[in-house]
Parts: sequence; C-alpha cells; structure tokens
Amino acid sequence: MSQQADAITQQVGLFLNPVAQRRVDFQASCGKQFGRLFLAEDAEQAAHILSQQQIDLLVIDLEHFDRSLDLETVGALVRQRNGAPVLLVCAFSTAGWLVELMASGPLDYVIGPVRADELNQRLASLASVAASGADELRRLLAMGSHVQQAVQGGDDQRALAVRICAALCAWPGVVHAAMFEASAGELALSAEHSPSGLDLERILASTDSLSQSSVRHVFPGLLAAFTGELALLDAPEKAGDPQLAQALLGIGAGMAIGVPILATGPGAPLGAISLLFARAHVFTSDELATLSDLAQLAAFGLRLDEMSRDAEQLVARLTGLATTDALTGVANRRRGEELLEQEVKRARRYRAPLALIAYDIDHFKDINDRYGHPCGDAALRIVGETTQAALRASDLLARSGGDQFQIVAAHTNAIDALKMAEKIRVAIAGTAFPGCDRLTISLAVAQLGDQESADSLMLRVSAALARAKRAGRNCVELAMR
Ligand SMILES: Nc1nc2c(ncn2[C@@H]2O[C@H](COP(=O)(O)OP(=O)(O)OP(=O)(O)O)[C@@H](O)[C@H]2O)c(=O)[nH]1
Repeated sequence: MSQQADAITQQVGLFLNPVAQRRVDFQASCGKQFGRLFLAEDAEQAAHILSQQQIDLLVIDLEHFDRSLDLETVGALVRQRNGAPVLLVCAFSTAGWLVELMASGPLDYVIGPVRADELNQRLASLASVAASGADELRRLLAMGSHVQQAVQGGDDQRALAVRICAALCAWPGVVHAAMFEASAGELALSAEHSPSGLDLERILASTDSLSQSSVRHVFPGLLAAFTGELALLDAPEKAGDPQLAQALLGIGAGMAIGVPILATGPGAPLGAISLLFARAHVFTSDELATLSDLAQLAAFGLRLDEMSRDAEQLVARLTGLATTDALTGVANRRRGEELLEQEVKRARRYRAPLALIAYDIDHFKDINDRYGHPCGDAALRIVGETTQAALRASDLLARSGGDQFQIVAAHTNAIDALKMAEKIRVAIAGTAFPGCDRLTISLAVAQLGDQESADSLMLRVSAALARAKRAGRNCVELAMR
C-alpha cells in the first residue's frame, strides 16, 4: 500500500444521518475508507463530535432528514470545518441549498440517490485531498470559496460571470480570468477580470465570429468551450493570433488553461473558464479536478440564475392565469373580490374614500338569442375593452360573472364615481358592436361607509343595480346607506 493510501485509511470520518439503518449501511459500505468512523444522528451530536475529535472528513447525508435539519444548521457544521473536507449527500429536494452552503466553506457534493461505489470513489478522492495537505490546494479551496460566494450573489447572468472571474483571480499567479459562453453554436466572451490590465474583449473584437476564428483552435478558453475538453497552452506565442500572442507576452502570461463548463445532460458545452497564469504551472490531478468542479459551480450558478428567471416568468404566468378572466382578459371575480377586500382595509386605514361601481348589460340574453353566443362573447370583450379605456390606472375592472362587471375605484367618492359611471354608460352606448345592435348597460354606484364591510358594500351596490334595471335600464343609480 502506498504512503498516501496508508494516510487515507488512517483518516477519521464522521457520518451524519438520522436513520439508524442508513448509518449502519454507510458503515458497511464505506467504513473501510476510514481508520475510525463516528456516526451522528443529529446536528447537535455531530457538532459535539467535531468539537471533541480531530475529524478528517465529514459526510452530511441529507436524505431522510425532516425539518429538524435546516440550511442554517448545516451551514454552521460546514463553517465549523474551517476549510477541511466535507461531503454533502443531497436529497433532490435540498439541492437548492447547495449554493448558499458552498459560501459557508469548501464543500463537495453528490445528489442522491447515490450508489455505494460512487460514494466510495468520492470519499477516496476527498480523503486524498485531506491527506495531501498541500498549501496550493488549500489556496485553491479558498479560491473555490470565493467563487461560491460569487455564485451566491443572485444578480443577472452577466454580473454573476463578472463576479466569478474576479473571484478566480484570487488564485495566486492568475493574471487574467475570463468566462466564455456558448449558445446556439456561437461563442461569446461573457466576462473577464484582469489584475494585469489585459483587455481580451478588445483584442477579440477584431474577430467577427469567435466560433469561426482561427483562435478557437489554439486559445485554451475557446478551445475548451468548443470541444468540451480541458485545454492547456504553455507557450503564449502560439496563441493563434499575433495580436493576442503579443498581448499575452506583454502581461507576462506564461501559461493559459481552459476549463469547459459542461451541460448536465448530453449536449454541447455551456462555455468555458479561461485562466492565464504568470508562470508555467504543473497542475496536479486534484487541482485539475478542483478547477473542473469550479467550472461546474459556475455552470450551476448560471443555470440557477436562468432557472430563477424561468420560475419568475412561470409564477407571473400562473398568477395571471389564476386571476384573469379568459374571455375578456380583465380580472376575474376572485381577483375583484380580493382587491375589494384589500382596498376596503386600505381606505379605512388612510380614511380615504372608496367607491364600487357595478354594471350589467341590458337584455344580454336577447343578444345571445338573436345573434348567437359567439357574437355575445365578442360583445362582452368589447364592453371590457371600452370600459378599461375609460378608467384610470388605479381603478380595477373585474368581470364578476355572466354579463356583470364591477370597478373598484380607490380614492373616489360617490360624486366622482357617479361621473365615472355616466362616462362609461355613454361610452358603451356609443360603441359599435360588430354583428349585433348597439348595447346599453345599467350601472350602480356605492361609496364605502365608515366601518362598512366589503360584503355590505357589494350588497348595497347590487340592490342599486336592480333598481337601475327597474327604472328602465341604460341609467346610473346611486346606492343609499
Ligand atoms: N355569450 C355569452 N353569454 C353569457 C356569458 N355568460 C353569461 N351569458 C349570458 O348572459 C345572459 C345574462 O342574462 P341576465 O343578466 O339574466 O339578463 P339580461 O338578458 O341581461 O337582462 P337584464 O340584465 O335584466 O337587462 C344569460 O343569457 C347568460 O346565458 C358568456 O360568457 N358569453
């Protein structure tokens, strides 16, 4: 057995999971990786063991944890490690914690379920990191932590890329860091950071298309983004373009490396990270593995950014669907009632006037019967549009059902609401409804009384609307208290 392997089997490990059987299984399948293995059933016990023992490797298994283990508690355990290796076995439901946790300290992770041989492999490589104790590696891990914090920021994609590049420059010897992104077969420089002042964007600007340029075959950042493979160049004069070669020599870059940012599934690489070093550097396999982890972290950050934008759009769309009347596009009854409740509370708090206007198309049944339902539908849409055009931005129009609509008019008293109602009545009476006769509407107006509830306001306005119908239709009725 080699000295390193010896050192690894002397490692002291700690495994955390609340399920006894899972702890037993871990011991059976991975126990041989450790000279000694502690098992903890909760975070408190784990924290206690960490404070009493010199633990080389902490494995936090989030599968089967209930709400007793939260993000903050796991973050505290990672911080307690002070940079020493931690492996997180994530449940799919807790994968969203990763970025935040990574800011608590260097962290390796696998998303469960994970096979025993995969887990053993991860543990072996982490244990060798712990055993090597190389300074360079510790610096690399510290840089990883910078990158993790950069990913955590949650800005737009470009700002995120800029922060990742700035964080990558924390690795000693790096004179320039850049990120390339690939999309639909095209490559673009999305961000760069350079303590040495190299302006790669300006140099590459003379190239029309990066994906067609000769530089892409030689410059590691582009090569990696293009091929999906790690690329190294230790002689900058071979950079593939005289101006670029000159610029690299000018800032004293002795070596360039390109690390691909790979897609999770099959598919072209998402881009690459490009690093320029002041001197030639022989990368250990651990360093290379860490670099590619960093690239994946960057990819994770970019995807997270994209995902959160997708989610926002989806939520906006779903909320829109849930609150909009499909036929007329105005707010539906539920939204109208919700908003009336809110506005009633607000009007009470600020002692501001609030009016409710309700209206109903006159003899709408006849329109349907005479011209057909599609014509009735079109008329409902036009009534909605015509009313909307007559309202202020602060008024909310809702279809309260069938051929009935209501308007919640904030900061509006009965007199002004009567004027609004009359304006809408005249607008509808003067509107052409293609395919059918002219239409009229009957309206009712009510102003919220002191201490009055939304329900009572709606009852009063309905009664007034019934009076408007009885009074001959195509008119406005004021609701009395
Ligand atoms: N085309 C169409 N018709 C609808 C829709 N929803 C309800 N209606 C019809 O609207 C009519 C509403 O009639 P009522 O409000 O009872 O009475 P009216 O004929 O409008 O008469 P007054 O209100 O008394 O003037 C009914 O015939 C419903 O079938 C819809 O989405 N599209």
